[in-house]
Amino acid sequence: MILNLIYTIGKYLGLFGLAYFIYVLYCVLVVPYLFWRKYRKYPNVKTQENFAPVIGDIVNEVTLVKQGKVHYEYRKDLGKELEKYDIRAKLDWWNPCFMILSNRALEEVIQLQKSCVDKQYVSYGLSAMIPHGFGIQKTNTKTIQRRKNVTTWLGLNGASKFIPHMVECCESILDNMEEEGTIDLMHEMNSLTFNVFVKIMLGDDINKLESTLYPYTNPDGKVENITLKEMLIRLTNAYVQHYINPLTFLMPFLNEYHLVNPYKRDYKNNQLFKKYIKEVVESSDNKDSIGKKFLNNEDCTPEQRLDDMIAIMVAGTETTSHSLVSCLYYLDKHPDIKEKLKKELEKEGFTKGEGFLASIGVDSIQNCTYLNCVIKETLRCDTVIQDSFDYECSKDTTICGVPIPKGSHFRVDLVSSHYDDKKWLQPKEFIPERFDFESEFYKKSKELGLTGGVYSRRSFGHGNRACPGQSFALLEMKIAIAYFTLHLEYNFSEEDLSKDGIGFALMSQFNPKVACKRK
Ligand code: HEM
Repeated sequence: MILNLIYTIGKYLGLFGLAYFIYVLYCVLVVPYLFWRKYRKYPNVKTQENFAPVIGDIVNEVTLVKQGKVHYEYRKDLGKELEKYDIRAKLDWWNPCFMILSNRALEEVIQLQKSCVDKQYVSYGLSAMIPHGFGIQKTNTKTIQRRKNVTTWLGLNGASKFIPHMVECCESILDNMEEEGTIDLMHEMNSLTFNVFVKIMLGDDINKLESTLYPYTNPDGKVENITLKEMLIRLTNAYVQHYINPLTFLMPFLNEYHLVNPYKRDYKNNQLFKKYIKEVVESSDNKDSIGKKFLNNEDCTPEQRLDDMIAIMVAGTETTSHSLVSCLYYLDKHPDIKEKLKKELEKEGFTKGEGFLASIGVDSIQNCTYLNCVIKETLRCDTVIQDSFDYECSKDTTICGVPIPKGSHFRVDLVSSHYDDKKWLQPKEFIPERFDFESEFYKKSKELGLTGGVYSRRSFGHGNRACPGQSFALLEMKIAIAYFTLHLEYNFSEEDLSKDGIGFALMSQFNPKVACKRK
């Protein structure tokens, strides 16, 4: 009797295992193969030359991430082929995904946003950190309202009132540094952008955050007491790593229900981080703080309120800090550009030391054409977010004549168009003058019809879900770069400067140690 029962259970378990195995094979081999075979016939669709079962493009990408080449050289090379290709049909591991390449295809997607293209909810990567945030939900009156609230409360389109905060945070980075020494620049810039945000959200309560430590479980299982700032940095990095973990795609439920590490651990850390942030905002004496506005927002549920606030911290801090490191890197790699920038700042009346804040205003910042060009060129060459969020179509459609079935998953490639040599002159070179209408380089580019165009610059995305923090981020970058150019002597190592293809986008694991001396 018992033996019979064991046999029956074993039989069903075996059958279930076999069915699951066949299902997995179907998902990882048959679906991707049919996808590849179907789309390779379209002349305007770029596919891999040979079908690479299972591994898709990921192995190549992971290898390049490890080398610090987060823009994957093949994306830059794709820039040469954009006249030919509108779309790339690729595999995220084994999941079919369309990448929107050409400007023509992007324009069509933006049109389709009115009828059938919207965000796709995905439960991995940074989205898993903020599952209720408006940024990953479909566009409707509620999400639009929540997006508007964020823009209004943070004054994202008129962020000049935060200039004093921004300057103060730059000063404190320098004050906490030794007169001369080696620093982890990525870490310092992360601190800077985090502090700017917290200062804006919580006012002077920022000081409490600096001194209080909270428990965080590291990948080795050891619990360490760290600041909330440090926690956000580690959590963002941990969630970015989910993109390149095969389990994320092979067994999504492990991630969705946080069943095994790293998902289990990251989920626990994330929940605690949110709890601590909520406690800090709630206990704040500042009744009018922007953080309180988020937490008292009547337009959404308690989870949504908290996630919207955390989402802004995630979206607005590491993006800007990585771009700052990039910019400082390019300036150090090109001393002539650094010098030209310094001269412009001095000419526009920016002074060192205590007078810096007094010398800086919206007008003086706007007058710094070259500073603006340097930042635009940084964002073109080293695009901090390489792909847009995930989108999907709710009905069968076509993009540039290519059939896109209902439910298809796609993203906009934000890098390749920056290297399109039919739109930019010498796209692989860092040349800020390409954005300066008065420069010889711009004039030459114009003669050749190579001055880019609105869709050839994609760092902040396009369409109705483009980045709402663009003006804020650009202002913050201008102030920080102006400040550090005048106040800090810094040098990346010769080895780092001579490496080709290095980038500091969000996936980057490259944390250069930089020799610094206060001026
Ligand atoms: C250099 C800095 C930044 C870059 C390069 C950047 C880039 C981007 C990109 C590419 C997207 C996705 C667009 C798409 O899917 O089509 C995005 C979305 C978003 N960004 Fe930024 N961003 C930056 C800074 C900021 C800042 C400072 C904030 C907030 C203050 C912010 C808030 C957001 C939000 C809320 C979204 C989601 C928008 C929505 O879903 O409607 N970003 N950003």
